[in-house]
Amino acid sequence: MSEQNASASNAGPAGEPAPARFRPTAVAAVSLDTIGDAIGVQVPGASAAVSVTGISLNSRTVEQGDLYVALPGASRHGAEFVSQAVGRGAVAVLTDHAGARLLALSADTAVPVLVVDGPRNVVGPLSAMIYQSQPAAGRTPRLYGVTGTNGKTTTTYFINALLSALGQQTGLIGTIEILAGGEPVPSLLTTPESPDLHGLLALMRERGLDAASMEVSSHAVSFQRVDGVLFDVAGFTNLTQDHLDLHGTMEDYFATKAELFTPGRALRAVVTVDDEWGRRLAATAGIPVTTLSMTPGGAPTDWTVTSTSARGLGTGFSLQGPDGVTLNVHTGLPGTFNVANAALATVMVMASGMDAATVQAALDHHDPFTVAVPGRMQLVSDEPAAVVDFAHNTDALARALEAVRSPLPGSRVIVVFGATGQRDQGKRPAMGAVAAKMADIVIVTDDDPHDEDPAAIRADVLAGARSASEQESPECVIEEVYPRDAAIRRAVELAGPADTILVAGRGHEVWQEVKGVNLALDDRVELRNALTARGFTVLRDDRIES
Ligand SMILES: CC(=O)N[C@H]1[C@@H](OP(=O)(O)OP(=O)(O)OC[C@H]2O[C@@H](n3ccc(=O)[nH]c3=O)[C@H](O)[C@@H]2O)O[C@H](CO)[C@@H](O)[C@@H]1O[C@H](C)C(=O)N[C@@H](C)C(=O)N[C@H](CCC(=O)O)C(=O)O
Ligand SMILES: Nc1ncnc2c1ncn2[C@@H]1O[C@H](COP(=O)(O)OP(=O)(O)OP(=O)(O)O)[C@@H](O)[C@H]1O
Repeated sequence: MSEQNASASNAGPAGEPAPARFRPTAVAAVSLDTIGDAIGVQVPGASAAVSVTGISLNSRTVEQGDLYVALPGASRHGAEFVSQAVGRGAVAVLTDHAGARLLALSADTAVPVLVVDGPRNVVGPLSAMIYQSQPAAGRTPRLYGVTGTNGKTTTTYFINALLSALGQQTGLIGTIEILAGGEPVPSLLTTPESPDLHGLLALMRERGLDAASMEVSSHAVSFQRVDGVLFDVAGFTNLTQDHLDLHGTMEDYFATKAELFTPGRALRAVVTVDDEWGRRLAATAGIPVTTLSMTPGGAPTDWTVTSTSARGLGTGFSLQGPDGVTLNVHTGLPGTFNVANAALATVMVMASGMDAATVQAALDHHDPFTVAVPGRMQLVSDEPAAVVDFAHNTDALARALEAVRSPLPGSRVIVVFGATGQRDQGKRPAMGAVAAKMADIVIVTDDDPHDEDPAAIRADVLAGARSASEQESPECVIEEVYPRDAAIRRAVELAGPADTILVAGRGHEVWQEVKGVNLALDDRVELRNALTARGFTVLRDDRIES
């Protein structure tokens, strides 16, 4: 899998993807003078009346009438792209002092240049002002933001499905795709940059959407992508070790996430308090908090999951809330973590002011949490149960294997997976070991080898699997099959109707990167084709549309 960078997974074979256009069709012009006032910069008289009708921090998405924000980057400065931006129609530039120096070195810039100390600090509020994305009067769509290490994508899809079941027109913003009332558009980032985000919210409002659910990554908070955005409800899933390359420590990672739960960013919060970080967040958030727990009998919470019972691969459960309210909820997606995701989605929707009877009716009539979330415990067939999941590290693989284990006697688990090249090598044998301990048949194949030798990666995974099998699970069958489509066909060839096949690691991804070349490969398509070829019945690809 292409670790944390959605752009790679959604890029086509030609490499860097073209950014999508997310803007309202009607934007009232704002004068450069007004923009200068808003950011405390004096605009020279001759430029004061320049009309701005859009904003972009990417020269490749600039349109006629835009303010181009030239930001410093990790490897280059946006000022290097000013001539391209002006060529595409930018009417003014906003940059920092380093950018201004770069521009002074080049030929005269043909448009006015505004200079501030930290342009990232103002780009969010400016985007909100230019696109009027969330005006005080008539602020729609209602916005649900989900953050946390795991479960963001699934929870946003669950919220989307429940709101649709409630008859609302909905939008969605996250790792996989953006739904804004038109055709789904593949995402480049989990959380878009603020000009795109505000443009998108304004577009959703223009198209009359009632509500939208959105993933908020910690990168988004750090890079100020959600500045100037007000969430009606912010939700927290959990916090485990991740992204320490950006944050350095768990404390910093937590503090970044916690920023979302402050006045001016969200009106109210729903916090899952099953880990220490959630409990701290609930205790310190500066906005009203509703708490939620999966563990009855712990410290009192506003909502608690009780009476879980397995229903096929999914789970039915009760959600007990304040004033004696009980909701009966079901998710068809395997795994106790999907109970947590379904509970959080339900409580976030309740927190936005829905009444319990209406929500219960939508749950009963539409079973919204059985929606196919692309590549997240996505069921491709029932008999055998065939599941594609994004689990791409040891812990996630263990949870996924636990989730798909059927209680039926004689039912076997067949897992197909590999490890990514040029990433954490230590996890390869560990993933192999977990698979050998928890599955009956382990088929080791390729993931994204990148520039590494795929055979060497497989050897690392196989070594872990064989060693664990020798010590703890001698009955486990281990095979090495490649390429990946052949491995998936092999799993289907071995499966009987009572077995479960788990294809793990790549989820919704549709390109496999091998030595700089992106090869088309979608686990769901390969699995579906292999099952059909053997005469098994596959499920409909039940995607949600806005
Ligand atoms: C670490 C990080 O987040 N980097 C983001 C940041 O890059 P950067 O500051 O280094 O920018 P740069 O590429 O040096 O370019 C400098 C400036 O020139 C501009 N430019 C550049 C080229 C050009 O042709 N024209 C142009 O205008 C760029 O827009 C930028 O403003 O600004 C860029 C412009 O928006 C982002 O594309 C880039 O995200 C990269 C692609 C990325 O992979 N980000 C990941 C880590 C990320 O944000 N992931 C989280 C999810 C994490 C998770 O939970 O798994 C996410 O929300 O997606
Ligand atoms: N609440 C949860 N707790 C722990 N693991 C989860 C949870 N929900 C999903 N998972 C596991 O994590 C994987 C990623 O889930 P999901 O995409 O919903 O989370 P995410 O926060 O959006 O992660 P990512 O940013 O990696 O996409 C799933 O494939 C599943 O294996």
